[in-house]
Formats: sequence, structure tokens, C-alpha cells
Amino acid sequence: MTLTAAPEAHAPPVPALAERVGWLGLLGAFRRNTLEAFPRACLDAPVVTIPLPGGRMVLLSTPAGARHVLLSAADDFERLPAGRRVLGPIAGRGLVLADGEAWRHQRRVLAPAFTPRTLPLMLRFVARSAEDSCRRLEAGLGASVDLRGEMQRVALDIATTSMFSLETGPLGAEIRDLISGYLGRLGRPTVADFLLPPAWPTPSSPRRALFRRRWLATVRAVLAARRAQGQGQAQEQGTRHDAPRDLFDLLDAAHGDAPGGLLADEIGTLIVAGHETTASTLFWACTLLARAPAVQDALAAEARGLDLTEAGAAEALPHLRLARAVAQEALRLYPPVYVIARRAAQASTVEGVTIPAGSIVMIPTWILHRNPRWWDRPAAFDPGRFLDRPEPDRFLYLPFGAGPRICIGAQLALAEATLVLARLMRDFCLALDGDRPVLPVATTTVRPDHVPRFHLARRAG
Ligand code: HEM
Repeated sequence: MTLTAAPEAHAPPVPALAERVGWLGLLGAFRRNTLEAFPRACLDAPVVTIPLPGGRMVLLSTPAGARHVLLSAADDFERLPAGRRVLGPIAGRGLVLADGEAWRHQRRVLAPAFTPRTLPLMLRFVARSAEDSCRRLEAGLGASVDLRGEMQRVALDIATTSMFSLETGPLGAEIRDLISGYLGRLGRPTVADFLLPPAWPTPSSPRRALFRRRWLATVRAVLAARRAQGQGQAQEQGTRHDAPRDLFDLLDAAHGDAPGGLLADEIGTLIVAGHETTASTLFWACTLLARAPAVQDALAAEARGLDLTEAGAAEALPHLRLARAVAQEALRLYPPVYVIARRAAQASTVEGVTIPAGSIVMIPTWILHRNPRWWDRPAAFDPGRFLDRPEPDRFLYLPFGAGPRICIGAQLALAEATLVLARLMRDFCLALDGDRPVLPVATTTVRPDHVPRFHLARRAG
């Protein structure tokens, strides 16, 4: 399939990069909107160093810099203490924050659940959730819709049903509210998160500890519901419940007796890592499509005639090439993880510059994805970049990171976004309500500056 971008391809507005930035401005902006604080110099200089009190922040904005930190010298870099403070209340000791031997063990335990073999099973749940979403949207036709809320709901349904074979019901709404509330407030990094020694409390610590108690109580309730469901089904079938059925069973077998609630942390990590990021991708893809009716029509044409139900989703997936390209382009323009951060545990040299031990190192995916040095018309929405062309360099296009710590759910997330977009576009045409631009604001992930409303119409034919 060829999809050549028209010269007038839509280029959604984004905040301008900063001309000059000091440490206070940069760290403060992590709370307000980091996208306004990335220095313009990153577009030309492979290494930009910003002195901090007692240390420095190093921004590496080239594929070679990303390769160094994420692959060649990966063992010399570790999770950032500020990241632990910010994500710790949700992820605890889960995979995303683990380091060293603990990380290696946890990754080995989770890996079998995310192989291509398990994808068809997961896609059944994705197809069912997409179908439910289309039914909800159909019922609301005529009124304007909050597609951000709807995409969060679909992504959470998928996270809980595909991973834990569980309908979460009211617990689902609570999880959604908790995650959304946390990321919108306490999950925003503060200057104190970056500057205070790791063992010191920050002004946010008491409220984060309170959140952690609520979060753990909710995740444990999901866990208990899933265990009860497993036992109930085993009794019904008169069988012993010892063959792994899904991710929950694999995790339970590996971590069930681990001290300190590792199972709850791992489950919390997967719910939050898989839910907010995928919801964000779907939302931004819808926002881009709303201004690109021709791409919507092409998506509908691609999906027409394919069986996108539970039974046919796995077989249909390879044929949804444009839908996949739209998801990839949305991830380029609005990468939910817009910066990958590490702390240098050892000194090392990259791009001819020595990074001293203790430095905060940032790989701004946002800038790598939009640098005119590497992308033709980088601001334009052009899914054709991902069709009938070689894949971009894996250290230039980094929505899922790279190297040993690459996102474990990358294939699932891409399949999920592809299928949901195809399903939506087959049934509906969508447009934004009004002309107000939707501007990205990056704190923990990339969110819109306001919740836009969309108009949906049933697609003819
Ligand atoms: C569009 C959706 C997603 C995006 C953009 C995304 C992005 C990322 C990125 C950039 C990383 C690497 C971060 C780093 O190196 O510091 C990562 C790690 C991770 N992701 Fe995702 N992710 C997505 C969906 C998912 C899903 C669906 C799951 C699970 C069901 C998941 C689970 C994880 C976990 C557990 C890690 C930590 C891996 C490790 O440290 O070994 N993610 N993700």
C-alpha cells in the first residue's frame, strides 16, 4: 500500500523548544510542561549539559547517544532516584523500577507471557473490548464524545481482561480514577524529587505514601477477585488449577509467595504501564485522524471485509498495515514516554564527551522524533513514513525504548492500538468539536492541555 502525504499534510501545533534554559527552569518545567523546557540546542548538539546544584543533567539527543546508554554501556546506567520517587507509589519493586539481579530475574519470569505465541490469545480480549467500545460509542451518537475518557476505558479493559482474564467492574473505575488522579498530580516530578538525596523525604512523600496504601488495597482486591475466579472455575470443572492459563497464573506461580508484596507490585506495574501509555497513543491517533479525513477513509477501506471479531482478529492483524502505520506515526509525534532517564552509575564517554558518575542522563525521545536532521517534514502527520519503507533506525525511533530494557509489552501495545483504530474507523467518521488546537503537555506522560470533545458519525456503507 502506498500513502503519499499531500503537501498540505496536517502538522499539529506543539510548544516551541526553549532558547535558553537553566537548571531551575528545567526542573520546574518537569512539573508544568517539560516540552517547553527542552533546549533548542538539542536539535544540533549531540550532548547538552546543564549544571545542577551538586551535579549535572546531560541531554543526549542522537541515535549514537541513545545506543550508548540503552545498549552498549547499559550496565553503567541505572534507574533515576527521582523516577523511583515518582513511580514508586504505583510500581513499587515491579519490573519497571527494578535494577541488577532482581531486574534480570523479574524480566525472565515475565518474558514468556509476552512472546508472539501468546499474542493471538491476548488479541481475543482486545477485539472484545474494541467491540464493547464501539457499542458504547454507537449508543452515544449525536452527542459530543470525550474520546480520551473512552480510550482510557478501552485500554484498561484490555489490560485487566487480557492479562488477568478478569472483568474488573467497579474496581476498573477505581483503578482508572486512581491512575489518572495520580499521574495528573502526585506523579508530576518536582524539583525536590531531583535534588534531594534518595533517602530523604520530599514535601510530596506523605501524600504519595497515602496514595500507595489506597493503590495497594485496590490491586490486592483485583488479585483476590482473580484468585477466587481461578478457584471457582477449577472447582466447577472438577480439575486441579495448576496449569498456567494467563499472565496472572505465571506471575502467581513465580512470585505468589515472595515477601513484601512483589506480586501486587508486578501486577500494578503492568496495569499502569500498559494502560496509560496505550490510552495516550489511541487518544493522540484519534486527534490526528480527526484532521485527516482521507486517512480515515483509507483506514475504513483497509478494515472493510476483514473479520475483526475475537475469532478473526489474530488473522486480520497482518492485513491492517495502514492502521499499524497510523499508530506508529502517533507514537512518533506524541511518544507517551517522551524522555528516557537514567543515572550514570559509572563514568563513560559518548560523542566525545565524558559523562561523570552521578550525572542525570536524559534521552529526549520527543526531540529525536522531531529533528529535521533525520525526518522529512517532522511536524507533519504522515503515516506513509511507516509504509513500504525500511523501518527507521531503532535508536532514532524510540517509543518503546531499546536495548535490554525495551518495553516488554511493545508488540502487544502496537497490536492493540492497530486493532482498536481499525475497528473504530470501520464504523465511524470522527471530527473535533471546534477549532481549538489540542496542545501536548508532558509531565509523567504526554497529555492534552484540555479534554477535547469529538463528533462521531456512523460511516456509510
Ligand atoms: C503504547 C504503549 C506503550 C509505550 C509507549 C511504552 C513505552 C515504554 C518504554 C519507552 C519503556 C522503556 C523505558 C526505559 O527504558 O526507561 C517501557 C518499559 C516497560 N513497559 Fe511499556 N510501553 C507501552 C505499553 C506497555 C504494555 C502494554 C505493557 C505491559 C502489558 C508495558 C510494560 C512495560 C514494562 C513492564 C516495562 C519495563 C521493562 C524493563 O524495565 O525491563 N508497556 N515501556
